[in-house]
Amino acid sequence: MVKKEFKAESKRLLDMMINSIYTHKEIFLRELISNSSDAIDKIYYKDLTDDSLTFNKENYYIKVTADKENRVLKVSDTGIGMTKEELENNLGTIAESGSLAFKKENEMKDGYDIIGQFGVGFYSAFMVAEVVTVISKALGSDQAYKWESQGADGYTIEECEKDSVGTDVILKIKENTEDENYDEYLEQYKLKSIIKKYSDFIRYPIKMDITESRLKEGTEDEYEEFTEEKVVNSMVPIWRKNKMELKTEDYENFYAEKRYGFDKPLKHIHISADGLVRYNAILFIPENMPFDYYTKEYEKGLELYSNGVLIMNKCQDLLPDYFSFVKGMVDSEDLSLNISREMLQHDRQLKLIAKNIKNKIKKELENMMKNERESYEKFYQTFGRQLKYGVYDKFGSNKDFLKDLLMFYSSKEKKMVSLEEYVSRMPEKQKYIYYASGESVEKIEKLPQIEVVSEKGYEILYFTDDIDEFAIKILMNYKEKEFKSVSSGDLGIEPEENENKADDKENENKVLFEKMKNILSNKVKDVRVSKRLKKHPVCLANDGEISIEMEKILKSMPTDQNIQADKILEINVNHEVFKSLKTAYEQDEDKLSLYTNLLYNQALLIEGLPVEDPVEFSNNICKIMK
Ligand SMILES: Nc1ncnc2c1ncn2[C@@H]1O[C@H](COP(=O)(O)OP(=O)(O)OP(=O)(O)O)[C@@H](O)[C@H]1O
Repeated sequence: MVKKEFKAESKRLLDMMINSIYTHKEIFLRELISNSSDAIDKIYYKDLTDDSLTFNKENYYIKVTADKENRVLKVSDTGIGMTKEELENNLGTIAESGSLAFKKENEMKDGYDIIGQFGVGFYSAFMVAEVVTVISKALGSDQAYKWESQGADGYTIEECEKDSVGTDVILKIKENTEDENYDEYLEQYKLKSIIKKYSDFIRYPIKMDITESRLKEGTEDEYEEFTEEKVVNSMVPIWRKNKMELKTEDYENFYAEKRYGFDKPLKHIHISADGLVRYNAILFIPENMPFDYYTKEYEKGLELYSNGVLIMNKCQDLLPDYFSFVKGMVDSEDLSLNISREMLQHDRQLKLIAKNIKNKIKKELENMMKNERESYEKFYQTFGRQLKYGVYDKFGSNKDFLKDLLMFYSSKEKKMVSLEEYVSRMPEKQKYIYYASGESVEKIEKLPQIEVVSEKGYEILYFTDDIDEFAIKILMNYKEKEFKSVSSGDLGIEPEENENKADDKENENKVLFEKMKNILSNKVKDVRVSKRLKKHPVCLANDGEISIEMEKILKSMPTDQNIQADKILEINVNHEVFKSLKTAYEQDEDKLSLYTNLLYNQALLIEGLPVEDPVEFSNNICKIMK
């Protein structure tokens, strides 16, 4: 028998293939099974155009058999088979795809299911096998042929016996090495799991002889092993099924089977797009936060299938960061794959799919907010932070897309409300969307700063998340209404007639306030008469972009750049304490200094800021108690 050599360039290619194209050796099985599925598809296609054939689905399958003892793994199919010429052309020349040629010859429309296109997948078998033997009998031929190769060396072809039409690909599995455990490619559980992972949705049954143990009949504790031929793939992917026939339970089972999470999904989204881009997708919004969600380890992404074959476990490009909690899969026939099918070429289609998916998720969330409020609130409690982060991230470039999904706790409704809801019930006189920041709803409710806005009857949004105020600063306004902190210097509230005396009081006490400002040196930008305080003697307000709450957050970060809010000490001139302050100013400078410091530290404490010198503060309290 004459040994034929692979063509020169093929030799190099084969070497490259075996050593570098694929990152996971286990994909050889995906490639062989895909070839078998293509071979059956070809018969199916011929049957559509040739009346002499009848395609009976029962007769078409793929079988994977492992013989541990002899280290042989066999992938057999009842597909179209190969003639001697085809064996030579398709397996003797790397990068020659019989499947691509078949598609062209038969003018098969784009989108038909055949998987192969590059003419390289078959050679991935050499990653795990020392010898690859292919026994094939082509449809309409009486003679079978055996092709055999040990890799870069070349291959032989000879006549052989085979009863039925189809192909057996027989791999002599390599011996284990220090780095690689090849034995596992002969283990039932491993083979089954590789098939499930990559080829679960191949349309034809993939059979295996499965050995299990069972209780021996007539005994209570004796077990026996038995072997049964079983179909190990699911075949029809749920995403190709008609939505009308599927129940919530089916989606929940799929979610659990795919191990997207251990919880139940809060919501599923089933997309069958058939427009500019063709794809099917099943997406899930999990009920619970994945345990590693806010860690570096968490990887966003969707599973990506091409024609039912898994290409990528986590395709990150399909999800924006602000929807990184979404789980699920996408299957499309229109992707440009690279040769290893592990990566995509820079793909316009993929970008279109990603855009489409992003819009669908948003729409679903909006619907949920409107029609299933309880579910949305649950979702928002878990993942709302991510949406707010999305508003803030990338210099606010996604803020308009996300703003309608935001919710905050309302002082009036005592529950979460959307910005749309807030604005729609704003009284005509109200100019701003008011908010108050603090650690918790309870703490905010006690803030003296909220008094005047509340008394005016205006609703206040409570910001209890670190990110809230940062996000809102980027958003700037909603429906042309600006956001305003209840701590900001100018609240934009018209004073009542009898309150119009603040300016007079300011002038009256100008020298006192100037003195207090000097006592506090650089700690405050100004001391003023408060227009907002009712019951409390003092509070801090701020001027400028950085609020006191933001200062606190920035201070707690490792990259603290000592960014400070411009603080203003506001004094309630109608409070009893103010009288004492005035008397001290007139009679005793030391006392004025003592009172000023005490009031300033009180204001800090109310804001949740630490007093600057606790020892001095407690000494000062002792002084007034004496
Ligand atoms: N089981 C099989 N039955 C019939 N023909 C086969 C079988 N396996 C491989 N072939 C033929 O060999 C060719 C080369 O296979 P190979 O897996 O290398 O490439 P491909 O499937 O065409 O493309 P890709 O690299 O994208 O998988 C196929 O196009 C097909 O014509």
